[in-house]
Amino acid sequence: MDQLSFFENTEAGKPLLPGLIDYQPGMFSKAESNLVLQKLVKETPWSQRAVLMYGKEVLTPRLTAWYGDQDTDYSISGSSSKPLPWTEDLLMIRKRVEAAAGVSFNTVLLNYYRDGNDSVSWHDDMDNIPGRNMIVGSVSLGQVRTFDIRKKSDHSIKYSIPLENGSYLLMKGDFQLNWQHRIAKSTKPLNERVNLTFRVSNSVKS
Ligand SMILES: O=C(O)CCC(=O)C(=O)O
Ligand SMILES: [Fe+2]
Repeated sequence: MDQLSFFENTEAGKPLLPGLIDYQPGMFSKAESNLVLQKLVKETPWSQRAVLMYGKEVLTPRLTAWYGDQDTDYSISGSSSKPLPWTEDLLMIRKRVEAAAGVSFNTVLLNYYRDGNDSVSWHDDMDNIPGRNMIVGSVSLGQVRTFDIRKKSDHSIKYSIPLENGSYLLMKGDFQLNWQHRIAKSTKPLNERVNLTFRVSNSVKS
């Protein structure tokens, strides 16, 4: 396994943000990653969400799908939706992410970046449990995209991690409280990528 790539972007050999981020390339082999990527792209009921920005409705520049236990509920910008039921592939990925993270996840958000025009702008993942230490396990398949992070209190403090095909990234501790992240657009022609973020969501009693 090539751990070097994680450190190349950071100051001489120091792990980036210890206690806040773990990164592990090659959690999934190239063959496995490519196969699952193709299946997810083809079989997922992708949708393009509309969000309000400065009072105007705009489409998010990527496709998404939300899966999870049937008693969970995910709210985005005030509107909540029921997750799709787990698939065999997603359960297989979840098992490996849970073993590495040491926690159980009940939901996963899939993001499909079709090319370099697709992106997610600066945000944190505290959308459903504000103020709590959130733990988010992220798996990347396909095209390497750059995961930028910046400190909320000082935007000049920032780092970039290239998220490789088959890699695993864990965001933990106070990361969501104090840092933002994004996947920026690229002017270079890029291939497709699917990212899966496993989360612990509130259970709802219906
Ligand atoms: O695509 C990624 O690596 C990040 C996705 C993300 O930040 C999110 O879904 O909240
Ligand atoms: Fe995020």
